[in-house]
Amino acid sequence: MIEAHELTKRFGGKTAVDGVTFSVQPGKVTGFLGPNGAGKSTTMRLIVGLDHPSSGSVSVNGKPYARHRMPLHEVGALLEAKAVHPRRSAYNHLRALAATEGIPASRVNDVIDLTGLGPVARKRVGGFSLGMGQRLGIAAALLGDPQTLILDEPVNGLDPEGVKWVRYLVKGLAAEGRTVFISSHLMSEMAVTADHLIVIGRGRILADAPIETVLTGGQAERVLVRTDDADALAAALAGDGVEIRREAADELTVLGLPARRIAETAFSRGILVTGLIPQQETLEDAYMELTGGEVEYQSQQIGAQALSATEGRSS
Ligand SMILES: Nc1ncnc2c1ncn2[C@@H]1O[C@H](COP(=O)(O)OP(=O)(O)OP(=O)(O)O)[C@@H](O)[C@H]1O
Repeated sequence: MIEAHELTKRFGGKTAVDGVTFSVQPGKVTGFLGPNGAGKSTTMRLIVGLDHPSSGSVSVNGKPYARHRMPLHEVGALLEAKAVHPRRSAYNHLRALAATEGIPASRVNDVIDLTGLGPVARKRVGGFSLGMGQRLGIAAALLGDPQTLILDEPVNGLDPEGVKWVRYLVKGLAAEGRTVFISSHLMSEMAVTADHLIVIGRGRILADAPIETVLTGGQAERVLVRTDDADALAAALAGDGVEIRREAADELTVLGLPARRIAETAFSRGILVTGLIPQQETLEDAYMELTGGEVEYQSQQIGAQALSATEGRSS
C-alpha cells in the first residue's frame, strides 16, 4: 500500500505537486492519469525517495521507501531516465542490480523470460529500442518479486502487442494481491487496464475513485429516450432530482432516472417509446471535463501563439 499525506514538491517558484493526499490499495490496478506536466512523475519519484518532499509525507508498505532494508523486495519501480550503463548487456545490468540484494541468478533469468527479453539479453543496452528499454525497466522492477509496483508510463514506446502484454501483466500482479500504481496520459489504455483511478492536474488531485465512478462522472444516470409523445412523457417524468432536456421533436435526454423507471412510467401512461438508450460517458469525456482547466500547455494557446507569430511575420 502507498499512502501520501499532504505531499508537496516545489521546484523554485513552481509547485509540481500541491498537497496531495491519497492511498493506493493492494489487489487492484490504480491508474495515475493526468496531462503532461500534471505532476505524475514527480509524485512517483517522491514515493521512491528520488526526490524529497518540500512538505508532507509518503510511505510504502508502512514506511518511507528509504527506511526499507531490502527495497527491491518491497517496491519495484519503473521510472523515466533510469540509469543503465549503455555498454552493459541487459543480463549484466539485471545481475548487478540483483547482487545488491542477494537475488539469485535464476530470478534474473525468470524476469528475462517474463519480459520477453531473451533474444536480446546479451546485447548492449545502448542499442535498445524504446520498447526494449521499457521491457528492461519492467524486468528490473520485477526482480525482487515486490509487493508494490510503481510504473511510470510503462506502455510508452511499446507496440500494440507490448501494450497488451503490460495490460495482462499488471492485472495479473494485482490479482495476486499486489499494489500496482501505473501512470499514463492515455485515457483509453487506463479505461481497459485500471480498476481505480487517481486523476491529477497541475499538481492537485481531481478525482480518486473506482473507474466506473469516473466514467459516469459521479453524476446522475443519463438516458436518451425516443418517443412519439415527448411532451406527455416529459410531464410524466418531471420530479425532484430529474432533469429533462428536449433534444428533438421525438427525443429527450433524461438525467436522474434509470432506464427501467422511464420505461415503466411510459408504459403506465400508454406512451409509445421507440428508443431507450443509457448514455455512458467515455473516459475521455470524463477526463476532459476533469482536466479541462488544469492542463499546463493548452493547445489553443499554442494555436494562438502560432497565429500571432504568423501575423507578426506578415506585418
Ligand atoms: N527537476 C525539476 N525542476 C524544475 N521543474 C520540474 C522538475 N521536475 C518537474 N518539474 C516541473 O513540475 C511539473 C510536473 O512535472 P512532472 O514531470 O511530474 O509531470 P508529469 O505529469 O509526469 O508530466 P509528463 O506526462 O509530461 O511526464 C512540470 O511543470 C515540470 O516542468
